[in-house]
Amino acid sequence: MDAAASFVRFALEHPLRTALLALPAFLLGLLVKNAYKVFLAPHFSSLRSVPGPRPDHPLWGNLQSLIDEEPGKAHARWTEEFGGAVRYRGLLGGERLILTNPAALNHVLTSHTYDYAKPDEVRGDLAMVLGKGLVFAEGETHRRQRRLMNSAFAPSNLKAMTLRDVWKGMVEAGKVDSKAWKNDEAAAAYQASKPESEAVIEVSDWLTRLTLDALGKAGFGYDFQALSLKSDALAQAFASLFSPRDAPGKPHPSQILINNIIGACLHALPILKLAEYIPDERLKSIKQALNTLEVESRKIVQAKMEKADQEDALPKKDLLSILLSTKAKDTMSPEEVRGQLTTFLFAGHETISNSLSWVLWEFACHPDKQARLRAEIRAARKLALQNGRDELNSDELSGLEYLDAVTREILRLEPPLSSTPRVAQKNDIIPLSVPVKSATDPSQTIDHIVVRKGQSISIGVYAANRDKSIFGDDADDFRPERWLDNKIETKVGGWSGLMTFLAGPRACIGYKFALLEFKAVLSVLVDAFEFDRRDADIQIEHRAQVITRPFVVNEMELGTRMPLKIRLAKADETDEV
Ligand code: HEM
Repeated sequence: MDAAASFVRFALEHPLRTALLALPAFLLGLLVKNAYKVFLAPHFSSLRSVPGPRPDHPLWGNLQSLIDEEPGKAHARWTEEFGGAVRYRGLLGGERLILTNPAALNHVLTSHTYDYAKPDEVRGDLAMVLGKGLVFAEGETHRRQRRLMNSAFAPSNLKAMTLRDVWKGMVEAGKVDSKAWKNDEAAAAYQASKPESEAVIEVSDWLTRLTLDALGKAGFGYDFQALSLKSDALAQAFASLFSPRDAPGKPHPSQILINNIIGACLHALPILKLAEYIPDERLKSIKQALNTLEVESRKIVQAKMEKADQEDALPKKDLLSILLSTKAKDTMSPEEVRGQLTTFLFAGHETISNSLSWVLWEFACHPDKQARLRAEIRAARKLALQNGRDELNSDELSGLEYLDAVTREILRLEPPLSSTPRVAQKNDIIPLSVPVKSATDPSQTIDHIVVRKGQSISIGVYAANRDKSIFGDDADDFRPERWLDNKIETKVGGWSGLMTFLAGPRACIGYKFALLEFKAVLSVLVDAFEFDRRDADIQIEHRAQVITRPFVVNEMELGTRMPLKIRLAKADETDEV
């Protein structure tokens, strides 16, 4: 007892020396623990009968495939080979379970939602960036916040029309969008020989501005002025946090391992506050952006609170006003409301803008499908015009069959989140509706999986959306027509039987807004413009940077981009198609 008390006294008096003395013991412990995880644990794992790829390396398992292939592809490949439940290895023997089987997904996402939480590191990092918002809440807090926030925003295509006018101006003026080109010479060469009424525009940047403005207006009654290029401080902080210009690299697994070990040391020895002394420019700019995010979002909430007090009797139009009204104020603190603001912006604007970038890319590759959608939109607009309206309203947009098929197809093919992680909060049994072959006895099949508390799980969004047994051999192709014959039966509970918005109590709360916003913007743009590839041989690669984003092959250093040729669509095309 005396020895313990002396040790504590010594540690308090000499924290630095204690930490340095403890370091070797800590590293040895880490070594023993990981040696057990790599060499022994797999033999006792409750997942040992779940089939999956052989680890490529004793220390980093199957990580190399996950790094080398585009987001979601390795999951899809393994799912095709082994079925709806796959076990693979990560760093130092860590096991992960990929689920795409409908019964398993319904169990984890819908009937046992709160038994499968987001991993602490994801929740911790998100909470640090976003504040106390819905994405990082679990259990009762999540249930309560979600109840308060189940109000729909109304999308408006006003912002889409602003973008249309901006692009029209660029096309008519033959303006050079320098972001669309690798360098000035490439831009000049195109400019010298380009036809009239055509421009090459880097569309993803504009679409991100558009969706930020649209969400700000519909969700928070706030104008970010991103389309008018006046971008306020909050918009800039978001852009630098979530879409930095550098392309995400493909590190060697050993690099990830070293980073993890350093991270573990920094976490385990917070007393040293080592992170503070790391001279890293990127870290510095992240800190600055985080600070701006906090200060600016607090200002918006504060301004709204003052307004809400004055206007409490008036009907509430946007989400922020609703959350700050007297009724909700009782149950949500201003700090929680601030968290919801940043959370919705984070979850909402780049997801939609990326989906729009991908659909324009597919249209550039499939002019026939583009023309078909244009014809449908123009026919509907003619009817609306007869009723005295120039633009389509939400009901009309929802009623357009081909637009709906295009929306489903692009969200199936290009889900912004290719997978999402969960961790079992207790021991459990996950059912499988289609059994998989046992890895320990290939003559047997298994129809359930025993998972232990702490087990990491990946919800295979991309893999489930491209399941060939459901969508056919052309599951990797963009073919909106597959949705028109109504024969798709996925048995998964999410929107359209897809995993794109997930399913159950944690499914995307903004999906209705997302669908309508997507349709509103696409209908305005496809009506006004024809989209084509910048060069006949341009290749676009998918890389994950929070969400899956497009990058131009051989121009990765320029960051996420989708440069497209844009022409004004002929006015009489409806009669031609
Ligand atoms: C194409 C557009 C979108 C897609 C594909 C999408 C997808 C998703 C997915 C997969 C999740 C679940 C993540 C997880 O739990 O691991 C999610 C959650 C969420 N999304 Fe979306 N989203 C989109 C647009 C939006 C929009 C427009 C908003 C806001 C208006 C929004 C707000 C949220 C929020 C707040 C959550 C957290 C919900 C919760 O945990 O209860 N999303 N979204």
